[in-house]
Amino acid sequence: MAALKHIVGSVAVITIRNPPVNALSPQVQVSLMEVLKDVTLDPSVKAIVLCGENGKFSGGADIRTFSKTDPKTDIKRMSLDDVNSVAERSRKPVVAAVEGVALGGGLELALACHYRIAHVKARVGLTEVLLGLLPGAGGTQRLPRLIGVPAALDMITTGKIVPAPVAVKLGIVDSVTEGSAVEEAIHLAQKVVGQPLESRRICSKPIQCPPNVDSLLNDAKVKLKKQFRGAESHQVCVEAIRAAVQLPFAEGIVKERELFLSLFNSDQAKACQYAFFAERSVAKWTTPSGANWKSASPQTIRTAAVIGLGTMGQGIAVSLAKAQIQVIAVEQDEQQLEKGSKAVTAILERETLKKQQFELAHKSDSFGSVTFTLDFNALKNADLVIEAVYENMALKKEIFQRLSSICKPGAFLCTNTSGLDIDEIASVTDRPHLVIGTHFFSPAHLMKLLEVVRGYHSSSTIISTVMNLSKVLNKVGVVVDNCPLFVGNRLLLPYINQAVFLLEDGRTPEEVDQVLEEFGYAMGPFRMSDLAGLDIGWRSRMEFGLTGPKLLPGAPVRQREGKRYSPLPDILCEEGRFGQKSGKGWYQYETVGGRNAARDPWVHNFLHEYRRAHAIKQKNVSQGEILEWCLYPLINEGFKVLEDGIASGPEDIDVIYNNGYGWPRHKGGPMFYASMIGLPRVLVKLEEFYKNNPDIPSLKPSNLLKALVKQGSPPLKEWRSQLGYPNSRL
Ligand SMILES: CCCCCCC[C@H](O)CC(=O)SCCNC(=O)CCNC(=O)[C@H](O)C(C)(C)COP(=O)([O-])OP(=O)([O-])OC[C@H]1O[C@@H](n2cnc3c(N)ncnc32)[C@H](O)[C@@H]1OP(=O)([O-])[O-]
Ligand SMILES: NC(=O)c1ccc[n+]([C@@H]2O[C@H](COP(=O)([O-])OP(=O)(O)OC[C@H]3O[C@@H](n4cnc5c(N)ncnc54)[C@H](O)[C@@H]3O)[C@@H](O)[C@H]2O)c1
Repeated sequence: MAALKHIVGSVAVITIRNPPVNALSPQVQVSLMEVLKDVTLDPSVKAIVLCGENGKFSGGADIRTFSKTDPKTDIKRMSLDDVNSVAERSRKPVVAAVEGVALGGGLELALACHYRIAHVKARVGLTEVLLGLLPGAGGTQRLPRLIGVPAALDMITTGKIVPAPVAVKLGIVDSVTEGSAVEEAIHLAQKVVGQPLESRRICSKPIQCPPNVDSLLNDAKVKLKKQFRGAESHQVCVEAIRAAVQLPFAEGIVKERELFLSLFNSDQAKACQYAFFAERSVAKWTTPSGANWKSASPQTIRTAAVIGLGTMGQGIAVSLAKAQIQVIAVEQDEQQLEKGSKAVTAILERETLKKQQFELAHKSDSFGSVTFTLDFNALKNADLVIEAVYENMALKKEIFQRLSSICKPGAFLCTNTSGLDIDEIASVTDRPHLVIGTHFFSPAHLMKLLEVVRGYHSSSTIISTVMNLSKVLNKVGVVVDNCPLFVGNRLLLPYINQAVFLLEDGRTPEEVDQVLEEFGYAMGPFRMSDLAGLDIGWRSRMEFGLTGPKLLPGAPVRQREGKRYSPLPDILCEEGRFGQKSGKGWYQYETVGGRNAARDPWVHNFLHEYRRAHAIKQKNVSQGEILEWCLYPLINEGFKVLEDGIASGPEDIDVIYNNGYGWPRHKGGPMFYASMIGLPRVLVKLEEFYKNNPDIPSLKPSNLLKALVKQGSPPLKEWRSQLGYPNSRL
């Protein structure tokens, strides 16, 4: 039985049981229905409590079963909605005891109960939109009736998960308890036996609409369209809420079902669900030597240090402090220390205020303290150190040598380098096995991705410690191998180069960005480069002798070692155009550090003159070709990364892109996208591009891509078996 019953006095306690998260699989739904009907008819039962086994109410419908569900027959035959309806219509009071999580269908079930008691640490949300769906078991009809349209709109269209104290404030749950929610629910159930239930049935509540509800919904659609470019589910969620506003409850449920089915089998829903499981699968890391997440034992980090309080160091310090880790922040320069400490303190103060507004400032949740210092000796007590100084190998080596002598034995030494050799950095220490790359993304306190770069000597303990830390920091850690630029930036390089070549060939930054933004990227390549800072790549190219003083005399302007090269980004930097930080880059900004990109006539004029000076003929390129020209080399590099064993599977690359590079989640990630459009299509286009541009090696199709096409393009979950790594779990 997936739903167990036991009787306490006159209260029947029904426990949902489907480990690990008590997902509401079709079997659980059938079982719940049977038990509910049974206790409803049992005259000795006067009230009912619904809870989940092992302190978790329910993680919602069982996503694992979706790919095997035929929406035309299976959902119509039996659905969670019927279970909810039986619970809500029951003449005996039904109380939900929410512990752990009540998400998606789990919360929808709780909303169908007459009362909801939550444990103070529980979390609730209608997260379906993140899976490319909408709440399909009455959530879009009940939540607006319970908490009002604006608050429900926010929760349903963003998939926001709120902690129990916030849920009480919003009116989603009736009360919270620090003790057992089940005990409390039994107590309440006994108390309310015999009391009228009509006012407790959300389906009977009139919907409270603000006077401007139509414009509220329309504005939400415009905002969501911009925020989640090209994603359908957010838009359809708004339509389901509109149905709640306009229709009686029963008709609203029918409309909700119709809209749910329109999303259920869509490519976008498949992509989002793939992304969900991919994130879980990368947590189960394994290395070619056989070390893996199961066998290694992570160590708890209580005190961590950050070296360098610039852009990245500040965000990393905030991230650590928010996770209640004591932080020591070390700088070289007094002014920068003051600037950095002010920035870190300001962010943490804002976060504290946010918490207090929601009365969440429980003692145990307070932030870790941050100590700011110029004294490197303060590092001697740190369990783990993250270096975030300038991207310069000599400087990083000098720092790691110092760390060797200062840090306690066993302290983990991490570098936030964007792409330098981890082994070379580790080689100057007394503990290469305790050195690893922790590649955070900017802004580090907000971005979800942590690329964990394994050096040749990195031990399984340091890998598992840092992967565990990523979870503590509420980030997604992905283990990759050490190679220049690692995985994310290695794929980014050909993408950016291709975009710049388009400028040489006659396109503008605005045109290229528009195509990639319509595809779903939060920002096109030029707006993104301006945000990240054009000087970062410039300094790295100077270090590699591609430009600047180390460039060999006589090198052709538009070629390096026989390969096509565009000096355009270098020239911009030489002009002091570093992007947002200098108020100008590929675009112009209202101020230094401004965020609003505007067309810059200087750039257009400069591009025109550049093409004229180099006698470059303008090429006519369609929007579709711009997209393929930029994305296929990125995907191709993904295949090369797999071939080289730098990432252990396509899911790892996709998780990196979804969480660190603004790839639209509803397109699953670059490798998933390739599998959806078809590998033969990608191969044919790359072959054509390479034939016409033999001086761009990143267009040369990878051997793995060719091999997969030769085998008839097997589905993505089978690609790993081509690589000699353990099979994907997806
Ligand atoms: C069919 C038609 C139905 C029509 C009615 C519609 C109903 C409804 O509107 C639709 C839904 O509810 S849509 C659903 C809406 N619900 C959501 O969007 C919630 C999605 N889930 C989450 O957000 C997180 O997993 C939790 C916060 C629940 C736990 O986080 P944590 O503690 O960090 O743990 P973790 O590592 O994340 O997961 C542990 C294991 O559980 C697994 N698993 C988890 N949820 C699952 C599910 N629903 N299912 C299956 N499996 C699920 C997960 O894969 C992993 O498995 P592994 O084999 O060990 O790798
Ligand atoms: N900026 C990004 O988007 C980004 C993203 C990922 C990784 N990274 C990497 O993170 C690192 C830091 O980048 P950033 O953008 O924060 O640089 P930044 O220039 O903003 O900050 C570097 C800081 O390091 C300090 N510093 C320099 N030498 C030091 C020393 N000997 N001891 C103590 N502090 C010292 C500087 O005073 C400065 O405050 C680099 O390796 C970079 O490649 C940057």
